[in-house]
Amino acid sequence: MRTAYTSDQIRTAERALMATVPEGTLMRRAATGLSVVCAGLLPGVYGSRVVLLVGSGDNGGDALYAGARLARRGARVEAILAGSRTHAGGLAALLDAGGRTAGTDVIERADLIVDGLVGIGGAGELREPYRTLALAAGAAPGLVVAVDVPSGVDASTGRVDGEAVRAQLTVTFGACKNGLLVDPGRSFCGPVELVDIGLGPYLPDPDVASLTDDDVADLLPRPEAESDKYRRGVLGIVAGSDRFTGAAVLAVGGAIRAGAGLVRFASAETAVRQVRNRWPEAITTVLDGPSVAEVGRVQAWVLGPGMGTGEEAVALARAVLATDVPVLVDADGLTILANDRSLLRRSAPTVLTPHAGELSRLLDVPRERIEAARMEHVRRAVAELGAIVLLKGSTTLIAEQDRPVRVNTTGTPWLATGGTGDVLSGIAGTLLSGGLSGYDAVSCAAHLHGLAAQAASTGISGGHGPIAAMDVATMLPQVIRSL
Ligand SMILES: NC(=O)C1=CN([C@@H]2O[C@H](COP(=O)(O)OP(=O)(O)OC[C@H]3O[C@@H](n4cnc5c(N)ncnc54)[C@H](O)[C@@H]3O)[C@@H](O)[C@H]2O)[C@@H](O)CC1
Ligand SMILES: Nc1ncnc2c1ncn2[C@@H]1O[C@H](COP(=O)(O)OP(=O)(O)O)[C@@H](O)[C@H]1O
Ligand SMILES: [K+]
Repeated sequence: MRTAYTSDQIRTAERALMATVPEGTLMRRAATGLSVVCAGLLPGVYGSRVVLLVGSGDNGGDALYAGARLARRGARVEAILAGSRTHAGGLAALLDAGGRTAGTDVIERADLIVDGLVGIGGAGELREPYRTLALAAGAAPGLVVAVDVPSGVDASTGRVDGEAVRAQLTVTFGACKNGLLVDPGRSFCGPVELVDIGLGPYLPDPDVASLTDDDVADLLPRPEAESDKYRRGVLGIVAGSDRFTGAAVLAVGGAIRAGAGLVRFASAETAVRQVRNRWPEAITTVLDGPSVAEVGRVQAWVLGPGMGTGEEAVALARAVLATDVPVLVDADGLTILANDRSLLRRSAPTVLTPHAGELSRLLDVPRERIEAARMEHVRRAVAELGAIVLLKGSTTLIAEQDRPVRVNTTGTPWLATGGTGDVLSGIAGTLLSGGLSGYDAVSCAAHLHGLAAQAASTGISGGHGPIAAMDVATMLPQVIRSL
């Protein structure tokens, strides 16, 4: 499990650690680690041009001490002092090591730009002159390394108001910060290198976590010698309609390829015919009214993809939600819930898998605000809707009351294509029917879905290329085998 923390959590841990070591120790550790990473990025340290963007806080101090170490190894280090104050010890060390201060024109000629404008102390939009320096660093040809956090990214949430430094690498200290994992912040970081400063024993329970391949392998339900299809878990899927059949075929495909014991599919006749043609493994029922009693026993339901939002669909959704097993609601099912939140009052767990547009309707908040502040809104959704929520998109977040928000780290932007969400709902349904909690089921499903998409997108050449939603389902067995 990888973990991440808010700025406040990091500060509290730092204070506790600081009380046990001589003053200046942590910054020395941070700056040493930073300078080693920077040196590794340069073809040779001696003679290379390094520019430090130095803000008024300790983040600037880190940059200055690291710059001093590079200067001692022969780099030509120039510091742009952007703050109203400057870390005195750091500046003295730099000057002592042969570095100097300079004007903004040096950014253009730098081999390496070190962003020490703001770290976890940053709040709100970058003010001038930081904003202009952030833009200049992005436009310059040199490599940009962010110190602790790219300046302009909110370390606790990943929020970016206005401009932020676009780094090719972020060197973070002590522990990962939430904002390095969650978009839009994550997209400013490049790869993240963690420098150990001894914070580990002082860290609290994480605010954010992400599953690794090993975590998912441990959680996945697998058949045993005594297993049979019923004991492994039967998934019911209510999806598709006379008008929409593709979503149903994809959801059933995701479920079967993820290893369902049995899928019972129920829908209008046209959708049933399509599913039967494509997936003879599923047991199908043509529904002639808003009841799922005749479908048979299931351990969990997937409700919604392509089912429509008309009166009949609403009545059917009501029937599924009235059952006492976990229900995962996606797509049209979410629109139905947004129109009648009372449907969420049920005894068994409910799992919602909206994208930002669907969550916007559920919470009545504009989509852009959700995309700019995903953490805040996924938590709000859990609190207001009383469900487990997976928020899809460039960063997929999974939240449940009183648990760390999980960030999915697999996937590819090529997933942004029609139908991949339907496949995800099927995978998650299978894991839910196999006995995982809603939180684990959707976390593992997102992880597998992303790995399958990466595998489908990479193909023979190692580059990345387009995928169709069904390709994701097709790759699942190989991905599960490889875990
Ligand atoms: N506390 C510790 O023990 C350690 C801290 N370290 C470093 O210290 C950093 C935190 O230092 P600070 O607490 O001094 O905070 P920062 O250096 O991150 O930022 C604080 C300064 O930036 C200004 N500022 C905040 N938001 C701004 C904005 N939007 N536009 C312009 N200026 C803005 C503030 O007025 C303040 O002067 C960490 O990110 C890390 O780099 C490391 O040296 C490791 C040890
Ligand atoms: N930019 C992106 N990067 C990575 N994954 C993405 C991106 N955009 C969308 N996705 C993923 O693609 C899937 C799309 O699902 P969804 O929006 O429900 O589409 P559909 O309704 O067509 O199935 C989700 O798993 C989502 O997380
Ligand atoms: K920074």
